[in-house]
Amino acid sequence: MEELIIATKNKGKAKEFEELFEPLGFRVKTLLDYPDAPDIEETGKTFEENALLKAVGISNIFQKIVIADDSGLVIDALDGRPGVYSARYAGTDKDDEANIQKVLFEMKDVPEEKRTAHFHCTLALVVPGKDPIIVEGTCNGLILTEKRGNNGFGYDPIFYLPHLKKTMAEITSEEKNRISHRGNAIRKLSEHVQEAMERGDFLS
Ligand SMILES: O=c1nc[nH]c2c1ncn2[C@H]1C[C@H](O)[C@@H](COP(=O)(O)OP(=O)(O)OP(=O)(O)O)O1
Ligand SMILES: [Mg+2]
Repeated sequence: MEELIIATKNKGKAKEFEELFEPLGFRVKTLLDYPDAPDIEETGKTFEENALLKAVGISNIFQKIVIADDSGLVIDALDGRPGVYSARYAGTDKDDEANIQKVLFEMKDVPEEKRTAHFHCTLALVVPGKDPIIVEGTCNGLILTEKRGNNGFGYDPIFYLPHLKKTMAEITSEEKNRISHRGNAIRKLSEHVQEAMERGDFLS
C-alpha cells in the first residue's frame, strides 16, 4: 500500500487526512508518527508559501512524497484576520481556546449580518524531483457569539453553517469532510495523487 506523509503535527487535521485518503487506498502517516521531524517555521505571508515551506522541508528530509496543509479562518469584519496567523492568533502557538476567545472579543460589537467568514485550506503536494502542485479549498460560514459543540478542532465551535443550522463542531466528521475547506481541497488533490501512483512516483 502506498504511504502518504502529511507534514502536520495537528491531530485534528491528521484524523481528517486519514478519513479522506485511506478509503482511496493510501496509508497515511503524519509527523505525529515521526516525533523527531523538525518544526518548520511558518515564515510565509500566504497560505501557499507556508504550505510549500512545510511540504518541501519535510520532503527533502524523507525523500518521499509529502503533502502539507496550511489553513486558517478568514473573517470579513476583521479584514481577513486571523488568516495565516490563525494558529498563533492569541500569541502562543496552537492554543485553540485562547484563539477563539480573542476572535470573540474582537467581534463583540459586530452585528449578525456582518459576521461572515470562511475557512481556507491550501495543500501542497511535493513529489521529489517534480514541480510542486498547489490546490485550495474554502468553506463559508458565520462567526457565532459563543461556542457550540465538541467535535472537530480549532475554531470549529464558533463557525456556524447556516444551511445546516449547526456549527462545524456539532456535525459528524463525515459531514465535515463532505463540506469543509480541507475536504474540498483534498478531493481536488486526490486526482494528482492517484496520477502520481499510476506513474509509479511512489516507488522511486
Ligand atoms: O478545519 C478546521 N477547523 C477549525 N479550525 C481550523 C481548521 N483548519 C484550520 N483551522 C485553524 C486551526 C489553526 O489555528 C489554524 C491552522 O494553522 P496551521 O499552521 O495550518 O496548522 P497547525 O499549526 O495547527 O498544524 P501544522 O502546521 O503542523 O499542520 O487554522
Ligand atoms: Mg502550523
